[in-house]
Amino acid sequence: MNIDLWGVKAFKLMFDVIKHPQLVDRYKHFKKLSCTCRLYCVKALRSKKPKSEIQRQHYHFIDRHQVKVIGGDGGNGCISFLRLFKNPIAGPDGGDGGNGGHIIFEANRNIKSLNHVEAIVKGEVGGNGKGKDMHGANGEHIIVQVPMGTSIRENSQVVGDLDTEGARFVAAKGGAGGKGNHFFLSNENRHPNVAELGALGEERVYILELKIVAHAGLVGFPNAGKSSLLRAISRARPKVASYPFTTLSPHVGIVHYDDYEQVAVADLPGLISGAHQNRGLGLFFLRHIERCVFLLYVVDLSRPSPLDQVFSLKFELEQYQTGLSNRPHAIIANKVDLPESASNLKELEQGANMPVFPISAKLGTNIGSVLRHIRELYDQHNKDKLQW
Ligand SMILES: Nc1nc2c(ncn2[C@@H]2O[C@H](COP(=O)(O)OP(=O)(O)OP(=O)(O)O)[C@@H](O)[C@H]2O)c(=O)[nH]1
Ligand SMILES: [Mg+2]
Repeated sequence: MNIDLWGVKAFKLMFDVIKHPQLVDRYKHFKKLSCTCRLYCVKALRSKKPKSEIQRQHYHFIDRHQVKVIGGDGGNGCISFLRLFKNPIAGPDGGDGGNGGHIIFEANRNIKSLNHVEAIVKGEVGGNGKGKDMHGANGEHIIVQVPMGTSIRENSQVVGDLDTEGARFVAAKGGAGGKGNHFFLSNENRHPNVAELGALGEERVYILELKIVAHAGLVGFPNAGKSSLLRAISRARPKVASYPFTTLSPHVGIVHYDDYEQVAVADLPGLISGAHQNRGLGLFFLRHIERCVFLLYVVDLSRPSPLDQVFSLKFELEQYQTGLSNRPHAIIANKVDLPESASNLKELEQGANMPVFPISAKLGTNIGSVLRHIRELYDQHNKDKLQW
């Protein structure tokens, strides 16, 4: 056999082996495979790197949602008369209809968004009554799981606030089942030829608004390093990138302390001057701050006049809700590792009338002091709660 033929055979063999790795054993006696072929085979047979098993959820974060809820209709009552052997008029025996199911919203801390809530939720109808006094089955209640911190508005009035785990709100009641003709049996009327129709279920329209429940809120301009800070102090992994508006939805991270105390910190999308006039992402996400007990203003020290950044942030918060900026707060002066930060830090410390913590979220510099301060604010909040 000449060299060319060997070459052709060797390549054929190589493709066979790549396609069917189990054939390797069969061909292992085949000594004349060229070196390159053998190498190639070895490479192809190497097991692939296993894919990451992290289940990444890709969904749109929805924190405001209009939902129409319709309770289940009640079942109809039945008109029926019992006929027995030697007793053909044994009396009325029409059963009652079953009740329609309610629609209930329930707070669940494992749910983070309202994206799964349908626009129209209909309750289960009750079963109709039947002869022989058989009552219809009640419709099952439908429980819609919503994130903890969902507030429920109807005609711009807040009618419910699900801010604790497992809290429930009956959004629409199911209709009552109609009575069967047995119910109407009386001494005056021994032959009631009447039964009720089931009542219709309630129909309502609500607006669900999610307001994140966290102790601390990170407020700052885009790119200030809010997400980097949350990554540094907790196990939350919000996306960090060098372009503005990386974070488009709030993330909550939990800071664990040695005494098993846990403090929730929320990373919010970047705010810009004029947000109250709907610039940037507007003010819609600031509703998530409403429930934060204390605020941490994250400023970028590498940018000029960091004090102005703080004033602008406070101004925007005030525009959203008067008094919001008066909550306990501190300034986190980030990016202290950059050379231009030194002079800006001095200016900030001289001008600010609140605690300033110079840190580098990227390198982890001085993160301990921030954690201690968060804990102080948290303990103070608990003390105030007890006094109430
Ligand atoms: N040198 C330096 N860079 C930092 C530091 N903290 C964050 N950065 C960088 O700044 C950029 C923005 O960081 P992010 O954490 O995404 O900022 P953000 O405030 O969450 O930004 P938005 O989500 O857009 O509001 C990234 O390129 C980070 O690597 C720091 O302490 N030092
Ligand atoms: Mg971010």
